[in-house]
Amino acid sequence: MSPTTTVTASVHVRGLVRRYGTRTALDGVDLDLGPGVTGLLGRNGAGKTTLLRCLNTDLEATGGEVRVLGCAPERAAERTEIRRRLGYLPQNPEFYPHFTAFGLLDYMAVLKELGGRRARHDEVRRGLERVGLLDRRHSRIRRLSGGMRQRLGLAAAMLGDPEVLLLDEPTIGLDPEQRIRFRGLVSELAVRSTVVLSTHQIEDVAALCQRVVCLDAGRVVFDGTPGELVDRARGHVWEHRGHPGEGYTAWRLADGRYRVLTPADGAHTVSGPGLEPVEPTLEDAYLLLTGVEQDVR
Ligand SMILES: Nc1ncnc2c1ncn2[C@@H]1O[C@H](COP(=O)(O)OP(=O)(O)OP(=O)(O)O)[C@@H](O)[C@H]1O
Repeated sequence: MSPTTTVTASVHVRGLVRRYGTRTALDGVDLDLGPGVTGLLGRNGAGKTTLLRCLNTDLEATGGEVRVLGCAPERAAERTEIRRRLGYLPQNPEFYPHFTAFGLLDYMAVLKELGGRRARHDEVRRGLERVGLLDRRHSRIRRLSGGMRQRLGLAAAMLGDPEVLLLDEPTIGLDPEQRIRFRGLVSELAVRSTVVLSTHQIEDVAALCQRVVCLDAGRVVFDGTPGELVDRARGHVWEHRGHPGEGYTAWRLADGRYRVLTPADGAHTVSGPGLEPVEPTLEDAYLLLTGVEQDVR
């Protein structure tokens, strides 16, 4: 089967609109992604999951164009091709509780048509090893902890080293050791594959992503490197001995001082002794971008 559209990016999206009834979840998204890790950020309801589900062929676009690995999800044969070559970890994955860890991955490997029995079993064992679950391969899923189930979901999404890997909140429930292991696995895969990581864990984005895409109300409001996002926040982040007053995004730090964000709209000034400009973090920059203005004390 040959792809019908000539596009070089693994993920190519133009003017993507997705509505649920009268609610518009995606409102004209343009995106071109290639190998590497892209962090997808945005508040609750910004449209991140909807975007991933339009890419994984689960949801049809209401308007616009989606191409994954050059294939069009609206054409049945190409849709199947995308599904074979793409890995997806949903938010809160649900598994059949009576399956064993090995049985589940093997079942998913069958659906992905990953080779003959022996090659498939080797791949399943490799998957379990990757996420530190090889010694639990015979455990029923209902007996695994929440974090272990999440790791099993990751192993399932990464089966066969997919060319496009979509991860929706992948590090929820992982302990620090597993989170580091996860970052290593994803970076390794991203040398050749296109990975999209939707998350609220800004530290994962800072540690892993070469690129950040920020959605707000279904639109892309930032697309660049984490460094470029941080640069935007320079001169807008402070520490102050007291709370600066109503209308600022400010929160109390462990030492009793306040971290204060002043949006670039010129309407906010911070004054008084004890005020210090500080280096912005990616989290500061993200909060400034999404325009949070409520008191978060
Ligand atoms: N099945 C659905 N039916 C109706 N509206 C939906 C449905 N799924 C999502 N929405 C709406 O679409 C918008 C985008 O939701 P989406 O789940 O894509 O956001 P998100 O950025 O992934 O949020 P979160 O960070 O909370 O997971 C929201 O307004 C949501 O209420």
